[in-house]
Amino acid sequence: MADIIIKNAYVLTMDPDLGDIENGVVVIENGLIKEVGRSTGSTADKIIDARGCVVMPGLINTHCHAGMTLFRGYADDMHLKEWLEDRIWPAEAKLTDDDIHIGSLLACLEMIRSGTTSFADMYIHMDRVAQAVKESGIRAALSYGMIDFGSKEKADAELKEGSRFVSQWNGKADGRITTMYGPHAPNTCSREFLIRVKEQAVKDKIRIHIHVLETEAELNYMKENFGMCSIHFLKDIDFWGTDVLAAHCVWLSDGDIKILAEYGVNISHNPVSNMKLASGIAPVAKLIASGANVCLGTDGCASNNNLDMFEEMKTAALLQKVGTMDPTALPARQVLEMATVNGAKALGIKSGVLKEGHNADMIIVDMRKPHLTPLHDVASQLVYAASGKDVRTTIVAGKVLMEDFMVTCLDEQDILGKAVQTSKNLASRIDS
Ligand SMILES: C[C@H]1O[C@@H](n2cnc3c(N)ncnc32)[C@H](O)[C@@H]1O
Ligand SMILES: [Zn+2]
Repeated sequence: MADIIIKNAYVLTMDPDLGDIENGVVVIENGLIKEVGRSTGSTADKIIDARGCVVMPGLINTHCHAGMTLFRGYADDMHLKEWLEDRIWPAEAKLTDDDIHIGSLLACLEMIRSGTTSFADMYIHMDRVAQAVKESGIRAALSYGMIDFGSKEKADAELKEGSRFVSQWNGKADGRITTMYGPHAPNTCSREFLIRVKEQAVKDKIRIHIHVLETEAELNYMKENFGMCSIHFLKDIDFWGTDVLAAHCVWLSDGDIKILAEYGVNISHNPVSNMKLASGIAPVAKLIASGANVCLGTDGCASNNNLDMFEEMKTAALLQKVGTMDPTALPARQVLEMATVNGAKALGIKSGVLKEGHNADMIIVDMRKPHLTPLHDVASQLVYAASGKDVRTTIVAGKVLMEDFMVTCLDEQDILGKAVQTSKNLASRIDS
């Protein structure tokens, strides 16, 4: 007896062999996908009728700072350097463990509601982010964000905390939590520190999550201080590999693109954040053409200002088209791949595709809406017309976290109330 059978669905498997199944079933057992097809001989405790809906892999947000939901709308319309140094970092210095817990629960709620089933996070007070992930039922690859600013003592302390977090949480919550090392960026971490982090990560067999070439200022800084850009600098210290998730990668030359593809680096494209902070346009079409693994992320809520991966998909497509002045750039199916299959590859998880033996991480999108009618092409509809609000049901590891628009895994009203109170208390602490 299976746990769940979803029937009468348009199944967008994202598997090249299975393709789309117009009137299909998905069978879930023990947290995994047992069967995907046109019909099934199985029976289950729970049957979900997905008539008029699309069942697809849950979206994978590969670059987030979940706790920053508390800073939604707190520092808008600013230059990145002042935004980060004058507003965000001073505010983050006042965050407590409890704040991060509530902020992360709020992020989990928002992600579950908008169809994200996994996310990669880099932040602080990470034990409480992990606790929120554990409680909510979502899947996540978590890293403690490390910055040494060239100080040896700071480097020692940061790496110690990063390692402690990895050893405490990797594989926890029935494997829903994995961990990564999170050196912040090549212009906020020293060369020596980045070398140490890479060595530690290889030794521990743990992936790395880092910001790279988000801004032109970083490019100039690296050239001035090291005589080369971040991509060549990181190549020089043997940092690159399939174990690295590099967020942003906006300021790339054609030579840089070749290096990233050659080393199999995973690149998290964050179009909304890049537009809001006017960081620039990442050469996503060129990266994909070169064979690099490009996935999608929202970045934190202070630079987006939501965690809706549907909005991110549409923006990615539109930005690439206008950036290259080519409307055929980044078509809908390719964007869907970025948000599912490629994201799973970047995090090293068996999700992102509906296929036997993979994690039962999926969403049901209700297409019976005015803005989703008529339905000529499912991929096009999902990327260009749908939004996170159309997600009806969210399932992670075979557990239903939201059903028929009702969040079942967390007390939504309680979290909303606490988030409002937390942000009020925080604002008064920041001002004092
Ligand atoms: C992990 C650290 O990364 C910071 N952070 C959040 N958003 C960005 C961004 N767009 N660029 C660089 N750093 C960022 C967080 O504020 C935290 O300090
Ligand atoms: Zn970021």
